[in-house]
Amino acid sequence: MQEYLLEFEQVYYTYPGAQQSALNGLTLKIPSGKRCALIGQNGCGKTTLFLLANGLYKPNSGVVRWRGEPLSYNRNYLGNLRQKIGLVFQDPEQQLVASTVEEDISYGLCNLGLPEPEIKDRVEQALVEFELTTLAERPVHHLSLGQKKRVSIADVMVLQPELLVLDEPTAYLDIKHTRNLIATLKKIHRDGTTLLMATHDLDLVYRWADWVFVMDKGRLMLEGKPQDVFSQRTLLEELELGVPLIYQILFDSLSSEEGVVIEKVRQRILELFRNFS
Ligand SMILES: Nc1ncnc2c1ncn2[C@@H]1O[C@H](COP(=O)(O)OP(=O)(O)OP(=O)(O)O)[C@@H](O)[C@H]1O
Repeated sequence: MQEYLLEFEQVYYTYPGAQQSALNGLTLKIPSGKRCALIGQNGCGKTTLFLLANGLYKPNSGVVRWRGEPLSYNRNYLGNLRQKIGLVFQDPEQQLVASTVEEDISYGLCNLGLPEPEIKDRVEQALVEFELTTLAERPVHHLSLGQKKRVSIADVMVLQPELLVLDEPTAYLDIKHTRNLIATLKKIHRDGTTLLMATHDLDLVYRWADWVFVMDKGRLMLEGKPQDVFSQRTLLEELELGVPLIYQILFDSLSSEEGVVIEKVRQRILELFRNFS
């Protein structure tokens, strides 16, 4: 199996008319089969990275590779690529295209030209998975923001991409639907999909991700397992990102004067917390 699904190598991108680069020599590789989280301050380039990931934008310089091959930017290639890389936008309004929920979820499947019974099955499954069955015939513009968000995620998941990229997927969701979404993401990950999620929720990152990327000013600053990334507290404070609450509690309330024993207790609590949630 290819070690990396998607790779950015020395990628620069500046929006037309902008003074500064949004991506500034970004080198970042998404390992196949992982649940990756992308964190960084507002404006550090996360959404821009996503728009380059499925070829909506083209780098000014540098290269983006899918399964080791540089992206092409012709219509056929991009159409194909966008079936493999599913992108869920931060703002659901950008994503919804059809009049009813059911039609919206079937839209991408119809475009793929799949047989009618398969479309029906997949749509029904998605309606159940995202608790949208009772809303199936509702016009999308009559939905709440959280409901629209769930439809926009269902729209992409129904296409069964190899890499699912989610920009702030829990924004607008209440606790119940956030939990349901995380359970669904765990399930589709178990079924073989690689995930990349941008989020500002560091507690979620600690519990959910198995690989973390930290971006700042259009570049990758740090990457690794959540335990290793969040133990770099000084750097994360310098970047004004902070650390998950469990780290704050353990490191601020337990002094390390007792040395080895306290450190062992900390590590055990961190491990339990991650496995528990
Ligand atoms: N259409 C645009 N035209 C000009 N500049 C843009 C445009 N979109 C984004 N930018 C700029 O590019 C930089 C990166 O923005 P981007 O949206 O990628 O950040 P982000 O990390 O996703 O932020 P957030 O966490 O707020 O969603 C920012 O400085 C932003 O102001």
